[in-house]
Amino acid sequence: MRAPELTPDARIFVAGHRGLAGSALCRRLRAAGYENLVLAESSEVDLRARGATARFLADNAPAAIVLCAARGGGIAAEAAQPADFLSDNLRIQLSVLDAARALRVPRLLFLGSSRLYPRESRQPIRETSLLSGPLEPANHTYAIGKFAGMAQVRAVREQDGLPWITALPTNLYGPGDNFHPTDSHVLAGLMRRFHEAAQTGAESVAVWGTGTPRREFLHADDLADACITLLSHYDRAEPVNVGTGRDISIADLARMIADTVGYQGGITFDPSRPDGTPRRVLDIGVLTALGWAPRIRLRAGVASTYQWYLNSLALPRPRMAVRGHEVVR
Ligand SMILES: NC(=O)C1=CN([C@@H]2O[C@H](COP(=O)(O)OP(=O)(O)OC[C@H]3O[C@@H](n4cnc5c(N)ncnc54)[C@H](OP(=O)(O)O)[C@@H]3O)[C@@H](O)[C@H]2O)C=CC1
Ligand SMILES: C[C@H]1O[C@H](OP(=O)(O)OP(=O)(O)OC[C@H]2O[C@@H](n3cnc4c(=O)[nH]c(N)nc43)[C@H](O)[C@@H]2O)[C@@H](O)[C@@H](O)C1=O
Repeated sequence: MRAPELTPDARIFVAGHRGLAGSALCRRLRAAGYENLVLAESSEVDLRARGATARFLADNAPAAIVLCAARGGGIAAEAAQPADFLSDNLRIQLSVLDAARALRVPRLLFLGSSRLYPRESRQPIRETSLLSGPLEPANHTYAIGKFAGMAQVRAVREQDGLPWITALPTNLYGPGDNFHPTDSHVLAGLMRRFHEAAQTGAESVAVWGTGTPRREFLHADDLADACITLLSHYDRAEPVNVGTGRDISIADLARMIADTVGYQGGITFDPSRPDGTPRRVLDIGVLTALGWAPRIRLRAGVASTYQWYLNSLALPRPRMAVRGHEVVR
């Protein structure tokens, strides 16, 4: 099957358009000339609700869907609330994918996660490593939910012949991230903590875990470009890695963020907090063969994200754009 072409006037539903990935994708789609975006906040359409989701898709008849909507929140939140994460994400996936299937939506891109790979995968990780070993136990329920979505996309390809595809993004960061102090991913969580420590003159900042795990960090704008590349040029059943191919230790990431925000105090490590997977860096050969490559280097991306964070903090509270602050400020 050749990937069906998306015309500039195609109606593209970006599910989760206000999130880190979804907002970046909307920026990139508009920049590429796709103006006919179908958008709905969770307060307007709760995608866990089958009926409301089916009605919304029937009313809007999208030519393509990118499923960026999900409950996510980093290693601590996913380990603390496994039932909530699994239930919400299974319901979102089933509602959207079942409704899209009923309407035979011609194109769908599901965002899985690099979290699906086994804890002890050979690095860099190839797509063929999926299900080759036990998952990281710290937040494995979240991964199980993602496997269900990936399996449903593949099953629809086989049973209904629809050219639906799956991407497996690595750890993401950038404008629009969730900066909650505990329910966030590492880069945003540390950026907030180091920023606040620099503001208060704190003597030290505790980084979770040992600092030895290694992760790969992809800017959301690069992910968005990858989504457009995949929608335009990819149509196979196998999921595709989206990453940078370069990893960094959590300790070195912490030092990079501290340097960026101007924090000069001490950095300690708290081994009572989970390390999670020891190392996760993706082989991106399948995607780069399609012509995509990551363009935003980590240090530059951290600096631009911090600038966005500062600008957003300066907004008056009602228009606060920094998610995670409205809860605990
Ligand atoms: N962040 C990361 O490091 C990685 C993320 N991914 C995956 O990429 C996708 C996007 O992640 P990310 O952008 O970080 O997520 P965010 O948490 O930044 O955004 C999630 C979005 O999902 C929407 N959403 C959540 N629940 C519902 C619901 N019940 N009904 C409708 N919309 C809902 C939210 O909408 P609203 O704002 O309107 O409430 C929000 O816009 C997810 O599938 C995630 O698993 C994969 C790998 C890494
Ligand atoms: C992206 C993908 O992968 C995610 O898994 P993860 O990469 O393990 O998640 P994480 O970003 O929360 O942690 C990365 C590492 O960082 C360390 N760490 C230090 N200090 C903080 C800290 O302050 N916050 C957090 N969250 N971690 C910290 C933490 O101890 C761990 O070693 C899934 O949650 C899932 O969301 C998913 O899809």
